[in-house]
Amino acid sequence: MTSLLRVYTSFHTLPLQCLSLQARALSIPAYHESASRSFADLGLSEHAVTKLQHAFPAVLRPTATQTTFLPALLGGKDVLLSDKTGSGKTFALVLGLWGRYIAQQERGGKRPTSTLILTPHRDLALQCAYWVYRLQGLPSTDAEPFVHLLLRSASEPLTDRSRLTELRDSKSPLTIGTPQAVLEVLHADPSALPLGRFGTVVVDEVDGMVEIPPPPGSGKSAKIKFEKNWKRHPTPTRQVLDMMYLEEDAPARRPQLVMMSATLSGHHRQWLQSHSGWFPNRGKDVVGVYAPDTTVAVAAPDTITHHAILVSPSGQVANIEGAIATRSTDPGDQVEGTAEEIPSPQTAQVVELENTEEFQDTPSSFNPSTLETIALAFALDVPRVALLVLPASAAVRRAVFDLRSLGVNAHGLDVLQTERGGAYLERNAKDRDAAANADPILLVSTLASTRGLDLPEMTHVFMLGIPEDRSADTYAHMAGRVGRFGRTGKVVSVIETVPMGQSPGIVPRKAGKMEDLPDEVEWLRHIFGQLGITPVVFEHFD
Ligand SMILES: Nc1ncnc2c1ncn2[C@@H]1O[C@H](COP(=O)(O)OP(=O)(O)OP(=O)(O)O)[C@@H](O)[C@H]1O
Repeated sequence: MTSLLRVYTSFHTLPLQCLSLQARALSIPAYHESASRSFADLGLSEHAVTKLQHAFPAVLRPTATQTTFLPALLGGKDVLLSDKTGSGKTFALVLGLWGRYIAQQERGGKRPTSTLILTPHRDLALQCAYWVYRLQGLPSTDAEPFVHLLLRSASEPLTDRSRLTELRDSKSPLTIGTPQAVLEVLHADPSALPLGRFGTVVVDEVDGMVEIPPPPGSGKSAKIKFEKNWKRHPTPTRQVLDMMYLEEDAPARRPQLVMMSATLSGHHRQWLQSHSGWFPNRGKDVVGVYAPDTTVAVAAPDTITHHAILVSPSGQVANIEGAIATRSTDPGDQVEGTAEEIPSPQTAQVVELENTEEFQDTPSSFNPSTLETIALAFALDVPRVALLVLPASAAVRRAVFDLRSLGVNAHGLDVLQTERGGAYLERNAKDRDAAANADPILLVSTLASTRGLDLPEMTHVFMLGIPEDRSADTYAHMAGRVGRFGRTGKVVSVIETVPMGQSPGIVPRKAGKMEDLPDEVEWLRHIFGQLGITPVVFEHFD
């Protein structure tokens, strides 16, 4: 199955399209079945493979993506990587960079290549760091020399002299941070983060990080709007990449560039590769590792069941019409094997409980029936950990407060803090019994801070409403927080319906004109249709 994912240059797109058709016709889960090569075959040293097996006993063979991505990464090639959620892209990145470091150390002499990873949010940066800690088999504090985290924090601004000095003196081969944090440092003191230090730059979840022009055939107004925004509001990632690759004082030695995402459209890839200017030679030498059909396969592994619960204005709760009554597997059943001796991550900050007292006397913007429905579904169905994804504009802390008032052990997601998700980055055999007896936890977040996140203990994703951009890709990405690598999971959309005949809302269209929003239930059906999903009855509300 390796052939379904192709290493190719921009000249070889045709065979890939054929292969993509072939994959769909056969309904083959392309990402799981490469598996004839070992990690050692892909360039990891014997020592690195031994450490990998100790830290991640369940990671036995590379996925198809990893089979093509790892040699390209280790060979210093520029890479554009797009494969479905949970195909092991980010893990391969961390493994490859760490493996390269080990190999360079084993060879001795030369200073190891430094890498800068830009992640969309700090929780993903912490997840990458945590994987390194496990690979190294050391507590996080001892591993500090390998990873330098560049994250903003209210208590200790990045621009504090001590933090800038620490960064300037850092010998860590891996710097992971958000583009905002990197930019803040570069503006405050460019000497603290000399860009020439880096031999590799990685942008994870790149389609959410770099704005691109509208596709050919888009209307004139879309183009004008884009151009205005492009000039006025360059995204932090674009600014960093321009400094790194395009500006006059960009480093003389061009760093390897790796960009990856689960949801990279053809147009996005084309623009990044050939028009962004960040790749030399109009991207002709870029190694493209693309899955045959990202969207359709992403959300539909048969280990996940999809549910939609409708909450009426009068507070009545029902399953979406047409949901089938298949009995789903118990999400608590599957346990991924991991090493017994891996130490827990040590969090860098003192755990603070969210202070939500201030909401005591203020009315909530959340519909109480909806939150009660989520609280009930959570109480009845979640064994340990669930995620609630709210619309971007929703107040996470308020939702936490309201859910706690309903008796839910809710916390705003923040994996820097043990009690707010940090403990769930790992699945430590030693802690498993304790976790099984602990009060189940509901981590509350928005889409922006859950992209790419992988919490192995998590079995349920609750989504309040449909994705704001109404896209199947976004739904698939959120759903992909569970059901990874054969684990089971449930995705439960909770939709507030509107009274018959009433529009669910209006949005401004052109000057003075308003446009009815289509019904959210209809949209969800549409998304299910696009992804090939048949919703299943959420049995507690049958
Ligand atoms: N070869 C492998 N075998 C078994 N498990 C693996 C393998 N590679 C990665 N994993 C596990 O799969 C999970 C998902 O990996 P990862 O987050 O890298 O996927 P991803 O493709 O980056 O997903 P997303 O697009 O959602 O960010 C992780 O828990 C990781 O430990």
